[in-house]
Amino acid sequence: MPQPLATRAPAKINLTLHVLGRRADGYHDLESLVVFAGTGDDLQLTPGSSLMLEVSGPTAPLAGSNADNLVMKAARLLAERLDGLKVGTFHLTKRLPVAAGIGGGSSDAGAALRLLGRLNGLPVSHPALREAARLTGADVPVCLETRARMMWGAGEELGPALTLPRLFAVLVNPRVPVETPAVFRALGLQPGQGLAATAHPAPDGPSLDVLLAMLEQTRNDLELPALKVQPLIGEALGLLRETDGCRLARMSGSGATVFGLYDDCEAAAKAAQGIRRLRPDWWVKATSLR
Ligand SMILES: C[C@@](CO)(OP(=O)(O)O)[C@H](O)COP(=O)(O)OP(=O)(O)OC[C@H]1O[C@@H](n2ccc(N)nc2=O)[C@H](O)[C@@H]1O
Ligand SMILES: Nc1ncnc2c1ncn2[C@@H]1O[C@H](COP(=O)(O)OP(=O)(O)O)[C@@H](O)[C@H]1O
Repeated sequence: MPQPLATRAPAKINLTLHVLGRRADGYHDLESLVVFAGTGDDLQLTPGSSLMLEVSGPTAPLAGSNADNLVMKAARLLAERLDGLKVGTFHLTKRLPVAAGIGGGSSDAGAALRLLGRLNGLPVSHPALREAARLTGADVPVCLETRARMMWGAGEELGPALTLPRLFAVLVNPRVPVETPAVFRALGLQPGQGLAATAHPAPDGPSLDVLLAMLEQTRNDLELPALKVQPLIGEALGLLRETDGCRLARMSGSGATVFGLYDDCEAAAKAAQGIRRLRPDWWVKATSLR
C-alpha cells in the first residue's frame, strides 16, 4: 500500500481588502493583504491509478458533492495540462466553515495542487500548477503556497512572500453561509466603476504595533455589503470588539467570518472562551495568523 502524502489547508484571512473597481468581465479588481491561520482542513493523497476523493470531518456535509469539490476541479485542470500525471485518492478532512470568507475550498484546492506537485516532482512555481490554480478560482493562486503576501487583480497577481509578526487571533463565524457573488452584487458597482482606494504598502518585517497602525488605515470594502446580506456579521464584530485586549476586529473576504487581533495567545484564548459562552452554536477559534 503506497504511503499517503499529507498537507494542511489553512484558513485564508484577508487582513485588508480594498475593492479597486469592477471589471468588464464582472470580476472586481482587489488589493488585499492575505495571511494564513494555524487552523484549517487536512488533505491526504494516496497514490493510485485514478483520481478520487473521500471527504470526512465536521463540515463535510456542507461542502457540496464530491464531483464539484474544488479539490477535484483543481486536480482535473492539472491533469488536462500534463500528460501522464500521477494521481490517486484524496482524503479531505473538512473542518472549516463553508462559504465563510476564509477560502476553505480554495485552500483545499491549493493543497491538492501542492500534493500533486509533490507526487510528480513539480515545484509550485510550475506554469501548469499556476494555470490550474488560476482557473480553479480567484483565491486559489494565493493558496498554492500558504505564505503572507499581497494579492491584486481578481487574485491572479501576487506579491512576494512577506515576513509578518505572528498575530494572535480569534476567528468567529455564526455558522451561516454567505455566498461571495451575493456580497459583490450588494456592493453595487457598475462595470468600470471603482472605489476611492488608498493603495497600501506591502508590510515586510514590521513590528506588531507598526502592522496594527497600518491595518487601522485600511478596510475591508466588502464588510458593509456583507452586513446587508447577513446582519449576524455585525453581531459577531460587536462581540469581538467587547472582548478585553481586542486591537482590531474586521471581516475576512466576503464573510461571514470575522477576526479579532490580540497581543498574545492568552488574551485570544480568553476572548474565544467568552464568545463561545455567549454563542455556543457559533464556530469560534483562537488561532495564530502569519
Ligand atoms: C472575496 C475573496 C477575497 O479573497 O474571498 P472569499 O470571500 O471567497 O473567501 C475572493 O476574491 C473570492 O475568491 P473565490 O471564492 O475563489 O471566487 P470565485 O469562485 O473565483 O468567484 C466567485 C464569484 O465572486 C465574484 N468575484 C470574485 C472575485 C473577485 N475578485 N471579484 C468578483 O466579483 C464573481 O461574481 C465570481 O463569479
Ligand atoms: N473543498 C471545499 N470546501 C468547501 N467548499 C467547497 C469545496 N469545494 C467546493 N466547495 C463549494 O465552494 C463554495 C465556497 O466555499 P468556500 O471555499 O468555503 O467559501 P469561502 O471562500 O467564502 O470561504 C461552497 O458553496 C461549496 O459548495
